[in-house]
Amino acid sequence: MNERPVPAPRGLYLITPDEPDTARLLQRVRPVLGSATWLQYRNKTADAALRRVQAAALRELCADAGVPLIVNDDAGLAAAVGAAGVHLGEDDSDPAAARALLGAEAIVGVSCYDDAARAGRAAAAGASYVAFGAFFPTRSKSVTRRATPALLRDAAALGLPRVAIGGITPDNAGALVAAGADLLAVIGAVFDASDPAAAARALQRCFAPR
Ligand SMILES: Cc1ncc(COP(=O)(O)OP(=O)(O)O)c(N)n1
Ligand SMILES: Cc1nc(C(=O)O)sc1CCOP(=O)(O)O
Ligand SMILES: [Mg+2]
Repeated sequence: MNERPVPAPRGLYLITPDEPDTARLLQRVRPVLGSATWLQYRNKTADAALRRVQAAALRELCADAGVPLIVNDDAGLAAAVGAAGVHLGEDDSDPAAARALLGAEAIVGVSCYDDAARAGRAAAAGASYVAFGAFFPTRSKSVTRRATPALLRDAAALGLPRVAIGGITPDNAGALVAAGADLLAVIGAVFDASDPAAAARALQRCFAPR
């Protein structure tokens, strides 16, 4: 037998900005994809038809780059475009139902906000990773809950990858990685940067090889 353990994902988990123009979306993602461990397609302003077109286009881009694509909110859309997985929050569908739809190998991520008990329930329901946030003020979403590095430390006991999100920049990311974040989920610090590729590289560099 020649079985090696699959390495836990680690690095930059890029999330797309709300971009109505699909060509422009691809133009913005292409130069930063090489620094991403995972890409999440998130568009809170597009209708279902546009989301279908954009998710399919990103699926192709990600396949060429060898980067898993995760669809926000919508397990059906993830299945329709052959994405690697889905990310679900408190207003989205049940992780166990998404797992049943997408299969045992799919990535099913769950938002846990500032709530360690919710992370425990997500793990029991078959989540592939747990996400905590918001760690810092963010302009990308209206948030009411503030996560702390202690949540990341304590969630190590779940044995799942831990994702940190919310206002993360190359300057504040170090404390989160030190507290055990496996993935840094980021929108603005990359896509609103004057040099998005340099910002993405700087975030990926926060993960020194272990
Ligand atoms: C990696 C990651 N973490 C958290 C979220 C937020 O999910 P949710 O609370 O469902 O909010 P919306 O993103 O749907 O506005 C996320 N998308 N990704
Ligand atoms: C989509 C999202 N979810 C959050 C949470 O706390 O659950 S914070 C957030 C926005 C992340 O964008 P940025 O990197 O620009 O701050
Ligand atoms: Mg959601």
